[in-house]
Amino acid sequence: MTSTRTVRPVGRELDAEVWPPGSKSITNRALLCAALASGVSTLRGALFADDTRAMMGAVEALGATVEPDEPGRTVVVHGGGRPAPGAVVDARQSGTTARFLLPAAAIFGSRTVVDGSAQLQARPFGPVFDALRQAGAKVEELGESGFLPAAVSGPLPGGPVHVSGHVSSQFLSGLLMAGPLTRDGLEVSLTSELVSVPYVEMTRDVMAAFGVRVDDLTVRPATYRPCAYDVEPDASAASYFLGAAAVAGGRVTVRGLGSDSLQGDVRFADVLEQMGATVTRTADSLTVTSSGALHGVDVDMADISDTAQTLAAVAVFADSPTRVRGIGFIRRKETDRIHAVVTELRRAGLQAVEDEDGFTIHPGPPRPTAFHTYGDHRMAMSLALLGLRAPGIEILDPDCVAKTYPGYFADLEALS
Ligand SMILES: O=C(O)C1=C[C@@H](OP(=O)(O)O)[C@@H](O)[C@H](O)C1
Ligand SMILES: C=C(OP(=O)(O)O)C(=O)O
Repeated sequence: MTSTRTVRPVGRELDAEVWPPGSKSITNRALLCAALASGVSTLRGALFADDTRAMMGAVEALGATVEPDEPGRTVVVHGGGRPAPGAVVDARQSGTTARFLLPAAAIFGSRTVVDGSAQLQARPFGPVFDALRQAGAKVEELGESGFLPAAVSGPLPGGPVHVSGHVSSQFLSGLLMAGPLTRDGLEVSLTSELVSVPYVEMTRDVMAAFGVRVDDLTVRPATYRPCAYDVEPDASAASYFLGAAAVAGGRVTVRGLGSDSLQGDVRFADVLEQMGATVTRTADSLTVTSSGALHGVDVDMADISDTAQTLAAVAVFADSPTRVRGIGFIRRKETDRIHAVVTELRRAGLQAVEDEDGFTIHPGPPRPTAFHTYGDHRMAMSLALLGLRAPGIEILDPDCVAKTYPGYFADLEALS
């Protein structure tokens, strides 16, 4: 039988402070840069979840030694090793792990196989395969063309490469991180408009912390320097708690995420502000205060698409419809997120419309519903917000949150 989790409405206004777990995206970049640096790096405040365990395993396959200390939220990485012949990487469900690992594995002279869960095998990889071939690597597509599993063999001479930007920014980030260790460096050009732009900025920032500079989209041959790195709390995870203040009313402060965060998803707070919530930003915190009275918005979320489902949940309680645009590419994430969120809100009796590049949510009272989650952690975490205000909300397969936030439901309950 599928497990379920019931979310109980909060009986009064929220007044809470949270420190979400470390950023998945920063943890996975820092793990890879640390593995490519000769010497010992320490990541403090790292995320411990399925996606980052996948990256820890992946960098071990590349020859790094990883010492995780989960209670201390610290990972020590001994970098600078080489993959053993016949190395195999299991990226599990993690897009970042697989898409960052393929270029990194191609640096070395040996053959590395990269595979993942059935869910990851259904997601696109063609752009990184093409780019790696342009840079001189051998790529074997071991399953369906354009998908995992694949084997890469280097070394990687580098030079000019073209890659698309409209499917995922992760292809570009992966190439940039491998760039310094290619023979000639990499000069990347985009063949289509880039989505999820702030993640590429984040890539540059993490690379810079490990001593490597990216000029525009060009990386010259260079060496990564080991370092002590402090990982920020996860801004996508924070969106659920900020959304909770908007839905239930009251105040929620997220600590550790400030105005100069590396993560674009902190801008989810701007959307809540547009809806009528009050947002207070300091150097190391974000606070949302709301009376629960919200207005619908029309927003392009191409830069912050991991928070689109959070907004869909919040939009249910506004006084006018919300239209989200610019996110057609989220149909190729853990599930078709546009279709999934619209299907589930309709299951709750709400009017929700699927558009090619987004969705429109009409507000209304959700009826008691057991929500399907499609193996997508963000479906589970977002739809749970409805239960903070509406009775009878259940989340099916709640454990799918383990991909990025194993303790999510405990932290959500602790809000009230
Ligand atoms: O680079 C990253 O860390 C990520 C980039 C985004 O993916 P896309 O670039 O595929 O949109 C985001 O959705 C994902 O959760 C993490
Ligand atoms: C899309 C996501 O992850 P990834 O692409 O890294 O699997 C996500 O965390 O929402």
